[in-house]
Formats: sequence, structure tokens, C-alpha cells
Amino acid sequence: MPRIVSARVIVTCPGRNFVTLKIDCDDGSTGLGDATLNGRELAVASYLTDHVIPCLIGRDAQRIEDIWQYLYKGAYWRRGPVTMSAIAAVDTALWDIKGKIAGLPLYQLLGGAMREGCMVYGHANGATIEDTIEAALEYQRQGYKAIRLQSGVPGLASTYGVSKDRYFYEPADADLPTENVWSSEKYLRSVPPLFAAAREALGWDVHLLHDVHHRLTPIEAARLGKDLEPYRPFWIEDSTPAENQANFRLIRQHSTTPLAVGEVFNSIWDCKGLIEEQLIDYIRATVVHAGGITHLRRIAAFADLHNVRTGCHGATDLSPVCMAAALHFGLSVPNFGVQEYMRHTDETDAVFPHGYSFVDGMMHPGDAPGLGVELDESLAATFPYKRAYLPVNRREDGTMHDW
Ligand SMILES: O=C(O)[C@@H](O)[C@@H](O)[C@H](O)[C@H](O)CO
Repeated sequence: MPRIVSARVIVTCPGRNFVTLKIDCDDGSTGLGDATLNGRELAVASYLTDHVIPCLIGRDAQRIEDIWQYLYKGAYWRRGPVTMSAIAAVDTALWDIKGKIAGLPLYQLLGGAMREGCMVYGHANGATIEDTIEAALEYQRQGYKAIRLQSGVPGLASTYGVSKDRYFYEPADADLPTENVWSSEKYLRSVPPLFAAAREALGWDVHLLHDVHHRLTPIEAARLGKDLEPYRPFWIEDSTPAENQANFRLIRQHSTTPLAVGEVFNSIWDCKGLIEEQLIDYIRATVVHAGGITHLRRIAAFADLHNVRTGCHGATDLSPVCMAAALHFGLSVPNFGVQEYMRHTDETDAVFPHGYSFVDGMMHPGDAPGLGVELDESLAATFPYKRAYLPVNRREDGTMHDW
């Protein structure tokens, strides 16, 4: 039985901050888990180092479900992004170890491949509709079957989803939060023409997606869903904040545009009502922020009963360790929908050498035992943590708004 002899948290900033848990066992096996929580990284690092790791030493690394329950129920204080990211890191590292001991890629332990690869969506964005369409055409040339469209909003200086660099988007870019100015009216006018231009330029054989990023009220989101219906979007994402799950009933009453939500969810309890009432079509919860592979499988199994498919979050603030885990999960889960894929920079890829690959719009986790990701610790040590915050949003009159 492999016993856990040590565990360490490695914080590194190869272009952006990542928090990684590394677990070592007495038989020499090791596992990695992502624990990155953008803008709040050190809170998770401390939760792991100060409160979780002492409880792991000496445990049987093969007892994944038992350790999950121990950390979830045993803390007494449940749920929340910090707790669930820490549990996720432990859980992912233990699955990595189990795969290595078995000599199998993780997706084989999860039931085997249900498909040839995971369809991924790329991010096309630009300051203007023309720039965004140009970027989307480039993604189409690269073989992407699904493309997310985000464009600058006329009259607003900057907005979520529009990057300075076309391919690498990192919103957490300042030592203190930068402030954006927001107008729902201006934004709502800008999205339908973007989709009209995209269908005109890209045709109908490509899936088009859009992220509202929690910035609309339910009735505004309903209107956007209706306005986009003629262009048949694959989904609109996070169209309104989902703390109140009933918000989505209103959107559903008005529009048949598919809805995705859940990148900020941490447990099945955040989406139970949404799934049960079939108020959404895609659940975006992901390995790192929703308790790891063990808990995400539970969410997916519940979603499958209610015709909801997966569409896991995959922004650059999720490390290659999470990306690999998401691909093993996506390859094996029956109700897979799509996986988000924002490419990491070369610096990040060098710190986390990995076996996953992109071919013709699909990704595969590779066949190395476990997750198929390594961490080059000496290289990681050359990129020290750098405080960085996500931006905030204020309406034109100064009122705080969702970003
Ligand atoms: O859909 C997405 O990928 C986004 O909503 C993220 O880029 C999100 O803004 C970041 O993960 C926040 O850290």
C-alpha cells in the first residue's frame, strides 16, 4: 500500500500564478494536483499547507474517496472556492498516483474512452467586430470546430474577454484591481451584429459561443438569448449571476438559446436546482474549483440524468495539470459537451511539460500513466509569485457591477 510520506505546495509565476500540490508516497510514486484560484492563490496555498497536508501524512494514497470525504466532512466548514480547490488538488494528485501505480492513463481508470477526442473551443476576440471575425477565421483555419466570440463594445474603453495579445489572454494583470466602466445597454446592442457578421463570414458548420460573464440581469439575459436565436449559438455562458438559481427560470421562459453556467461553482449544491429543473444545457464546473475528479464525476452523473452536458472551464488560470485532468474526464464521461481551451504561454508549458495534444479541433490527454503532466520544479523556482488581481467593473454612474 503506497503511504503518503510528504506533500508540498509549489507556487510559481511563469507569466501568471499557479498553485500546485505535489504528493509523494513511500513507494516512490508522486502525483500532481492544480489548486490555482485566480487572484486568491495564497489563500489556497495556506489552506493546503497549514490545514490539509498535516492530515494527509501516513494515509493510504489509494483510498481516494475516503480521503475526499475526510477532507470535506472532516473540516466541518464545507464548500467555498478555497476549500474545494484545496480538496480538488489532493483528489487530482491521488488519481495521478493511482494511474501511475496501475500503469494506465487516467481516462482508462475512469471507464475508458467514450470518444476519439474532446472537442474544444478557442477564444476569438478583437477590439472591433472585424478584428474578432479575422481572429475567428484564423481559428477556423487551425481546425477548431467551436469558437467563442468576444468583441470590444463601442463606447466602452475595455471589457472582459478582449485581449491585448490575440492568443494569450490574462485578465489578472495588475498589482491592484484595474477598474473598467460598464454599460449593459451598449453591450446588448453590440452582440447580435457580432453574431450576424460571424455567420456571414464563417458559415454554419462551426459552433459559435459567447460569454456574458455574469453581467446581465435575468430579463436582459433573456433578451440577449432571444436576439441571438437566429444565429444558433452553441451556448451563451454565465448570462446572469447564478447564486440565485431561480434566475435561470426567467431566461428559459423567453429563449431557446442553450445556456451554460458554472465556472465559479464549487459543488453539486451550487447547481442542483439548475440541473434538476433543466434550466441549463451545459455545466461548466471544473476539476480545480469543484472538488476534483471525484466530485466532478458526481456532478456529471447527476447532470446526465437531466440532459445536461459538460462544458468545463479551461481558462489560462487553470494550470496544465487541470487541463490534463479535464481531458481525461472529458474523454471518459458519457455526457461530455465541449471543453474550453485557452492556450498557455510557452513559459507555462515549459514549467509543466505535458502529453496532451490538439489535432483538428479535438484534444486528447495522451497515454502516459496517470495525468501525463510533470512539473519542472527548478524551472518553476525561477518564476516567483507575483501578486495579481482580476479587474473590477463599475457602471457609468460609478456603481459596482459584476466584471
Ligand atoms: O470563460 C472563461 O474562461 C472566463 O470566464 C474566464 O476567463 C474567467 O474570467 C477567469 O477564469 C477568471 O479567473
